[in-house]
Amino acid sequence: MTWIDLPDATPFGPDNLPLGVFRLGDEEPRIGAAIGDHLIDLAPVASAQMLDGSQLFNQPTLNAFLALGRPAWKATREWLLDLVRNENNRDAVEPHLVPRDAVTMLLPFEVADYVDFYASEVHATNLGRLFRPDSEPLLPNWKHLPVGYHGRAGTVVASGTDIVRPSGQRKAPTDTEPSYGPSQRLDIEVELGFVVGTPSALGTPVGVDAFEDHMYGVVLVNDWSARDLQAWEYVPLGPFLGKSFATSISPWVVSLEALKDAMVPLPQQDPPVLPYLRGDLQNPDITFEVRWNGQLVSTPPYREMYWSPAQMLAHLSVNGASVRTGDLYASGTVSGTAKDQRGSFIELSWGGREPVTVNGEERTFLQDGDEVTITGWATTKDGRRIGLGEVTGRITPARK
Ligand SMILES: O=C(O)/C=C/C(=O)CC(=O)CC(=O)O
Ligand SMILES: [Ca+2]
Ligand SMILES: [Mg+2]
Repeated sequence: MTWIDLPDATPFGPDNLPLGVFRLGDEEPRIGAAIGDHLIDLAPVASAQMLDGSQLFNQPTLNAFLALGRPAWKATREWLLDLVRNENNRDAVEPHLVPRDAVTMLLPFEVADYVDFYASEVHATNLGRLFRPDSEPLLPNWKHLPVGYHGRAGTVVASGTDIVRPSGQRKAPTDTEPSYGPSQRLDIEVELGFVVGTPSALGTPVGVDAFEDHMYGVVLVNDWSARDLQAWEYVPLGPFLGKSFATSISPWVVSLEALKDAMVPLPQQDPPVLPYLRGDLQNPDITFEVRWNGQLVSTPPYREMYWSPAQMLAHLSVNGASVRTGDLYASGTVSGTAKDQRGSFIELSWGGREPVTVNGEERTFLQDGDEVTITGWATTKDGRRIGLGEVTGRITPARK
């Protein structure tokens, strides 16, 4: 339902309208809304219509917009929907439709804090088996709270940024001493990232029911992970340098509003969770596709995730920790039960013991020059697709 020509099967139909930050030539970066193969350059369209806050779109990040809160997000979405649906807006909008292949997409928001959860039961069980083969795969806390750790906000990078192979300390169980050098077990993690808009006050938890007041929307995340560094360093405080060197996110932030017809009930939680984690719990019904050097290797399903995004936010603030505009928290690796639904290569290759065939070559972990692209889309109850676009990155050799 739009006067704009759309290619078949575009991720960015007229009811999606995700926001991102683009650079056109040597012009200042500013905010656009994706539609089909184009984006709408929002600042000039808003100025011409004398919308309050048109300066908001003349910004190198979405942060000021994210800080406005849900009533303003909703009003902006109504305005955008009208721009693309109502033919009367053609003259105002058409001159500001920019082909997406003519722009560079930048990091969409300045990342405040970054948290990485661990919300897939299948992934947590698989990693437990691989990292701790002699113990129960799920630790005793796992079904009582969404396990997470604080990551490194400053190394969240835009899709398309090259990933330099990290170096660090490794010590395989068979080694007698640790050594320093380039990671030999460089991996991906397919995740969904949640972008906080409205901040909360220090000392005041954000309850499960207040999720929609704070949460703006989602991005695709690839949480690059050096498994050899991680396995040696993580005890007892958790991942550190094995994951802090880079985390890639997709350029288009899809609003919660656009996903509302794609929410499904959370799978049953057993044992029952503590009262502060209870509520009307839902997951977006998102499917990812993972391409390794162009070849499809996995299709992780989000709907089976054990912990809901509202529970993650409630848990991370239950001690009174405040959230800020631009906070990003990732779901944790999304893995389904089928082998071709695993969201990391350590799982797909079962610790490197069962290589995956990629374009006819046997592969376990990432080699220099490899490129990984994750795409994703939500499916609505009436079968429409709301695309999340893609996040991509290529491995370059370790620094000498
Ligand atoms: O179980 C472990 O020790 C390690 C788990 C992970 O590496 C996963 C992680 O970082 C969180 C996630 O993405 O699910
Ligand atoms: Ca992760
Ligand atoms: Mg990372």
